[in-house]
Amino acid sequence: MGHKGQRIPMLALADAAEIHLSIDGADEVDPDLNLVKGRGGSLLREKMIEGAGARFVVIVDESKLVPRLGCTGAVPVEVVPFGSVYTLGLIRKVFDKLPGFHARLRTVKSKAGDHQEDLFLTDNGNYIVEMFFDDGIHGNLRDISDSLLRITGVVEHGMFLGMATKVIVAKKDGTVAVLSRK
Ligand SMILES: O=C(CO)[C@H](O)[C@H](O)COP(=O)(O)O
Repeated sequence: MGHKGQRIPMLALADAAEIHLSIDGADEVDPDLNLVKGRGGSLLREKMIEGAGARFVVIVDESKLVPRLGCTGAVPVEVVPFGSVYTLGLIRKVFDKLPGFHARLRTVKSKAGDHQEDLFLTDNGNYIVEMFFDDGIHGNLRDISDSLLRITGVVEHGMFLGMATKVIVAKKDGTVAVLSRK
């Protein structure tokens, strides 16, 4: 099977003997090329595929470059629906001394209308907790990642740490910069 006639084979992850290169966008890129991804809700599958590849190249415009992750919007965390409000409480505890932090379950406008909201469902049938930081995430990202992943109801989070090999940045002046991980 091809992709829109471009002769790009579509394979299941298990059928790809090797993934040489993954290419994707990102919501935020910090100076160490750590990323926030998943504001579209697909962070788990993206992290599985991009983590399986030998090289991961990110293409963004310069509005995505940030001094710290979490500066421009939500940092998503995928959680299982069972006990999700309890899991939300445990996620809040990870940041409970951080002023300006808040977290909530992502909702979308209900198809039923009447200004109702439904919980957003990921492509794996899970929910998304959105974490917001007044001034981005200060502190050790690896430690924060470990604390989140130790919570049993958490499936994965949208911080992609040390995964991007290169970031290609399209600038407003029409030039392109290529950033490499140090
Ligand atoms: O991480 C992502 C989805 O999980 C996207 O790559 C990210 O949202 C970038 O989207 P856009 O290029 O449309 O701003």
